[in-house]
Amino acid sequence: MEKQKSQLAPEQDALEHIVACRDKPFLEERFIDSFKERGVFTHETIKPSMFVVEYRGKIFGHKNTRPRRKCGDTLTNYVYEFSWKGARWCIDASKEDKTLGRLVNDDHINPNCEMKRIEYEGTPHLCLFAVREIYPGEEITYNYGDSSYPWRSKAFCEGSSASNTDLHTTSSTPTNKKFEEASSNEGSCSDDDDDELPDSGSNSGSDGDYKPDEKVLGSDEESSDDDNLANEDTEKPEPSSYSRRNYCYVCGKGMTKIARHLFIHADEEPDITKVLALPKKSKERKRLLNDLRNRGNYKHNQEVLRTNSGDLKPKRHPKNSSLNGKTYVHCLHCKGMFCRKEIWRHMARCPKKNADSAKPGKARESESDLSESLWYEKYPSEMQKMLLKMKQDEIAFAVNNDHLLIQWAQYLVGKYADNRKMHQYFSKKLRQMGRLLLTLYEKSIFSFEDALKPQNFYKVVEAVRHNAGFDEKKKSYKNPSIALKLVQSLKQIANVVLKGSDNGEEMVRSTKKFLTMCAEEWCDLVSHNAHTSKYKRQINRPSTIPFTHDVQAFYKHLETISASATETMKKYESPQVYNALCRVTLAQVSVLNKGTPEVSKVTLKSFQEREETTQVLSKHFIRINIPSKTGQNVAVLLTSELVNAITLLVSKRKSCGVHKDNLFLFAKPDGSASSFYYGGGCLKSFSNLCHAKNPEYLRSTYFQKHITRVFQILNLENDELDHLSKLLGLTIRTERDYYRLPEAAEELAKIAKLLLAMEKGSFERVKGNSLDEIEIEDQLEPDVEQVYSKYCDAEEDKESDALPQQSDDVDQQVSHPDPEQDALEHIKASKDKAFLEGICIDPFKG
Ligand SMILES: C[S@@+](CC[C@H](N)C(=O)[O-])C[C@H]1O[C@@H](n2cnc3c(N)ncnc32)[C@H](O)[C@@H]1O
Repeated sequence: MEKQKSQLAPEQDALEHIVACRDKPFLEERFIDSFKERGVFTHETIKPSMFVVEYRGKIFGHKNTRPRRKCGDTLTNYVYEFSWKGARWCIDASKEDKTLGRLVNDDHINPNCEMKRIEYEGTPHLCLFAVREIYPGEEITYNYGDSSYPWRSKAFCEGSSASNTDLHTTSSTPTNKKFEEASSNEGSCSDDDDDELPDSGSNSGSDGDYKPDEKVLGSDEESSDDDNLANEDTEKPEPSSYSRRNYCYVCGKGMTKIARHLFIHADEEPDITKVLALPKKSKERKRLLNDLRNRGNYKHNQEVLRTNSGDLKPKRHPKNSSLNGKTYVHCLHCKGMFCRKEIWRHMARCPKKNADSAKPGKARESESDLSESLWYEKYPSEMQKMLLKMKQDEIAFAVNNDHLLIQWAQYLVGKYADNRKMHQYFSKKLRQMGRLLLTLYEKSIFSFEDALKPQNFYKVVEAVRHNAGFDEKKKSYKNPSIALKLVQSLKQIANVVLKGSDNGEEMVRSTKKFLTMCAEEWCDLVSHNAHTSKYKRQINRPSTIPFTHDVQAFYKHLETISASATETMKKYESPQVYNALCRVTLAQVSVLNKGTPEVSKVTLKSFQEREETTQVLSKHFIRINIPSKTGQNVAVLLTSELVNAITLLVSKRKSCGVHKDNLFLFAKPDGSASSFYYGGGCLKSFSNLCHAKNPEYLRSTYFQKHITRVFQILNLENDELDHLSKLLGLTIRTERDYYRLPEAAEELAKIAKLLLAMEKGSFERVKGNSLDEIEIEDQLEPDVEQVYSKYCDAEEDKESDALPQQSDDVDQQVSHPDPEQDALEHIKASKDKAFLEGICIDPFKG
């Protein structure tokens, strides 16, 4: 399999590995020594320019933010920063997830790989490609960039070789403490240092009536607040609202020497006692002191925002921007306050976040983030649940911090209180508006309250155009419906302001004016072009169905990926491999079942309780019944290959990280009890890589159209078309959808076989027949042909021991009078073959 792959263009190979979230099976992680800790090694030769491995992790980027200065790639503590398309991005691979890219070490002298950016679905992915031949047993390396990494210095190398004697004695957990410590003297770029505020405070001793014992307080701690005075920022005039003091989380007092002050509370506060117990000048002590300082400042800032009085205390000096609750916001992790424009950059590398991500339970984590949020206590429980389910990223963060968006969400949730299914839709709408808010930040509008002011109307228009991909020259939109949806949401938010009792008179007046401007100008400025773009797109669309050969190419592609993921899964158990096999299997099930939405939600139980007896329907299919939205049974068909893949997945659920209480068959291995993959998303990812002419039509909705159109080529009787339309879920009488009922078995078997015939490319032979006239052998002809051609090849090579067996099989299958008829007779008679018996296979199947 990998041999074939390596013949692909390296970039294509990289893309396939990106999509399948897979590492090359010939790479492995090895422990090197207590300094480098782990590294990645190959046990096969890798040719120059071949794709080697992806540096996989969480990606953060801000498409609209230009890098302030030209800077190269850097890697610090698993966070890789780089430029792409004029903006700064970073991939955070801090999470220990068994992927190999994050474990590749640095070599700036003779690296064997180089890092390249590969674009997939509009996002850059970092991939390593070989720059020379790499031999079996060699370590994979690349140049991390131009920073002065501590391990590159001579002194460090000498130190490390001296200490290599303690090989294997240290923990294998990848901490970089030793380097951080080594680097702290060199002023290296640890996250801590980078994000730490150069605290200022000139009036030393002015607040302390207490002088702690120097033995208790490290000398660096004692002078720490003063040290910051040396920073160049202190020479610049500071905005009047900037407070030099840090605040005590115990008594709330503002102190210029907060570290010294905190020790007053040592007896009452266990956290302070804990800090005191740590060795002076230790990294841990410094880190914990910083946490305590953040905690106090956060508490103080919350109070300032709540009472609207006092000065905020941010982590960095505000330079040009004004310091207030609209322009500054707290980091979800360390609770430090940062300028909104900078927060995403900080959050990507916040050292506290790395520590948090090691804790299990994503939901709990976001719950605690929310509980710190300003409006949390006012949220109704339904609303809390909806916000908690939202992906916790910079968009969610913008949403959670905008009080009008929150009011709007509350209004929507309240209005549709009985309909929880709407929550997913609201969450999507909220995220659309969150994205708009991020664009507005770039235009110095930091809340919807400001956005709805008449003086900002044209900036809002620009932001909407930008988010909907407006092309000024062509006067057309890339996503016209986004433009139309955004205005709807803006109007709804404006109406929420008008209805709200807490919103002041001035706000109501300016919102009314904004709405009037919308009514007068929005159409000319936005909607007209959006409608035109939409219309043009519809008439220019060449076809809305995938070509049959695209369907076939797609099907083959899925088979290849599935075979490779199955092979890898049998050797390595990891969430990544599980993820790849699960997604490709779900994509295959979705193709076979023509995108039936219920497919994604099949439960483990339905699979385990599948009806083995329905195999009699057809040797090709196993049917599982799942309840539909209306409570009826929906049949989901699986081939025996799919059953094998799913059985393998089921057996690896636990070891690959699927939560034990997750009920879904296509559960994600992310430790969540309710997550699952969506078939539509999986189809989309794989379709883009199968070399189809029109991959955009390889989507579930188009599959249905494709099938109905292709079936029209057949001379189906009216009622047969009716059966078919029902099978595809297109009927107007869905309640009586007999295909969803067990009695439909006979037709279901026939139609399913037609679908399979199409996918296997043998559709031509049934063209022009009615359903009654169609006879499909249990072994479809391509199979027979395959066996036959294997037979011929083998004859030529004169080396097949299995030939007589194969040819017998062919004869048997071809000469069988009518297996289909046989099957149908058994269905009608509800009886099993006399020579079959029930044997317990495994604990799942029973
Ligand atoms: C992305 S991680 C690489 C994997 C790491 N060796 C591990 O075991 O987790 C980067 C870290 O590896 C270590 N590292 C990378 N290259 C190194 C080298 N040439 N010598 C020593 N340590 C290195 C440093 O601790 C660095 O911060």
